[in-house]
Amino acid sequence: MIKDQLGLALGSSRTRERMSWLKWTLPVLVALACSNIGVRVWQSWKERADVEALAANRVSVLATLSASIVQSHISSIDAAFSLTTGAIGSQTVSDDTLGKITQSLNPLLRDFVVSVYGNDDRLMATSRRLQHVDAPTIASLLESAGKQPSVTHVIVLPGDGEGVLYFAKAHLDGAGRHDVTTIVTLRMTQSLFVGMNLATHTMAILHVGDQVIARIPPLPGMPIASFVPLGQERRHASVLGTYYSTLPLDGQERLFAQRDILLDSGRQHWRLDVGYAVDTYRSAWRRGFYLNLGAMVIVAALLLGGYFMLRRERQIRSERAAWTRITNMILENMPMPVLVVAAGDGAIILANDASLGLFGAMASPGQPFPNLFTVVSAWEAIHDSDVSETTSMQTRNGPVDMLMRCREIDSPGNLGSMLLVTLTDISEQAQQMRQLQTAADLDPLTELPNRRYFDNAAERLTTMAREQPSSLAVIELDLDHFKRVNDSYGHAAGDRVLGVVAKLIRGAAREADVAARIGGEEFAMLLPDTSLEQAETVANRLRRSVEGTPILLEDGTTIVQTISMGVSVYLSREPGIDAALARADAALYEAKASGRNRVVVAPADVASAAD
Ligand SMILES: Nc1nc2c(ncn2[C@@H]2O[C@H](COP(=O)(O)OP(=O)(O)OP(=O)(O)O)[C@@H](O)[C@H]2O)c(=O)[nH]1
Repeated sequence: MIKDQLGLALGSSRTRERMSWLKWTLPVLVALACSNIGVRVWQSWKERADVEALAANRVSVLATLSASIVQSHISSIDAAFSLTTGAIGSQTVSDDTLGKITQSLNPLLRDFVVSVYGNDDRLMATSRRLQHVDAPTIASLLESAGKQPSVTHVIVLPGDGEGVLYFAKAHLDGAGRHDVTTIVTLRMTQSLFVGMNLATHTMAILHVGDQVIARIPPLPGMPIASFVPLGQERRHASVLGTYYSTLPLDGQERLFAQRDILLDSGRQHWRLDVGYAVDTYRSAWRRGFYLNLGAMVIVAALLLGGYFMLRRERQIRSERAAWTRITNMILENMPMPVLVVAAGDGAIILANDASLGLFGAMASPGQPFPNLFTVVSAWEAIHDSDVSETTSMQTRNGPVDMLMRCREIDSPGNLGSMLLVTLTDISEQAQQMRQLQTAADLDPLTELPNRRYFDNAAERLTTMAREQPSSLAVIELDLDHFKRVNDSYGHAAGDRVLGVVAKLIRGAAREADVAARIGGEEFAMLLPDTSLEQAETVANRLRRSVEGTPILLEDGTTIVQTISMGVSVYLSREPGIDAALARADAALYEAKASGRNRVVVAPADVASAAD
């Protein structure tokens, strides 16, 4: 029951709804995000393969184009040999003829010289007379050509930044004997690349065997005629004839495509490797991949965070639910009524079983708590602070004295200030207290209030007279010659006389008046809102009443008792009743002295009595 009330008050069902919504949607979100991540990783990987394949295709095409350019230059050299062979056959070899041959061939191949040497190694004709001729190389070539006349002999030598290429081919006369040798000199091997258009970061290496003939860019670390630095550790790329290799020269990985260049009518071949740095085409893909990866990591982190937060919240909720169950059980089993009340409008927020048992439906949530008080306004005095008050409350069995403890508590959400109210039924104790109070304040012989009660009442009435302001009269009464009654008829008879006179005094007092026995045979009266004259009248009426009431004793004797009285009035400037009592006492003394059975009014400044 308490649980339901709490749910109503705190809106926990709404929280539950939200939680169950999250419980189902979060796994769906996780599944969606995971599949998204998977697809994106797969896409990225596939993209990488596509990028590699595209690059391999491009380098392959570039290599083919480049090879065809180099091949066309080599064809010019082949053509130079065959034209020169023709001139030799027709015996028209001269400097002029050879000059024309070189001019007619490839103007792109700069410093292209054709020379013809005789059997005695003597220069017979040349397309251009050179100042410096590398005689040892020429000698070596002529020797090789003489030994193997059927092939073209090639020597590549380093130059000043550029290499020099020598081609030599022997010519056989009609009888098949070696008569002359043609030597073609290409003084700038780099000119074999003329016409190629390579992009930045692209490299081309032309080589024969493991010897560099020409290269782009013209790297100083890779001199002509040196060892080809292409690493042996090659990794095949996706397109046939392409491979990855890292040059030890710069440590950069490149994607190469290799093509064969044919010379000597296809009897020999050179190799052309064209490649470009993988970083140039991979960086864009890598950037995209890392961006994707970063986004995926963030999404995964968010989802993980959400998952752990949800798990933590679930844990907290179950712990809270366990505590709520325990608290509810304690509250429900508490024998004393406990309620939670809104401090603002006093509406009951929740009430335990003991409260409902005691007050019924009046204590149901939503009902006004002040209605449970016997005097509704009592709530006003206590609702806004932590208090512990005794008050009367209207239960199903009528008014009951309760000890009410109020304590302000933290309210969950925006429910405003709340009070925890615990009630203890103290009707029994209150009854006992009242009885004790009555016994302590009452004179057992006359059943009039005693001196203690008189003093308390005097304090209350003087305060009231001072604050309102109003007139408060005082009468002091004393039985005349009472000692004689005791002496003549005994103490019991004296007691009886005291009882009868007390009854007459009580009869003379109004409801608001206080009449008390303040000594042995002394009485006093306090008369609120009473002037001195009115009090004198009351006193005289009482005096006559006592005098006119014969008292029958146990032995059948009848006696007449008289009383003397002193009358005064309380002055508002006085702190208490003592001065007024002293004046009444003095007046009483005067009444006794002047013959008894009379009323004497104290000579007080009556006009100032109520000031
Ligand atoms: N029977 C009885 N006598 C009491 C009680 N209290 C006081 N007395 C008596 O009251 C008498 C008071 O006597 P006094 O003070 O001499 O006064 P009085 O005889 O009344 O004389 P005046 O007051 O001068 O008229 C004493 O004899 C007390 O014993 C009481 O409770 N019962």
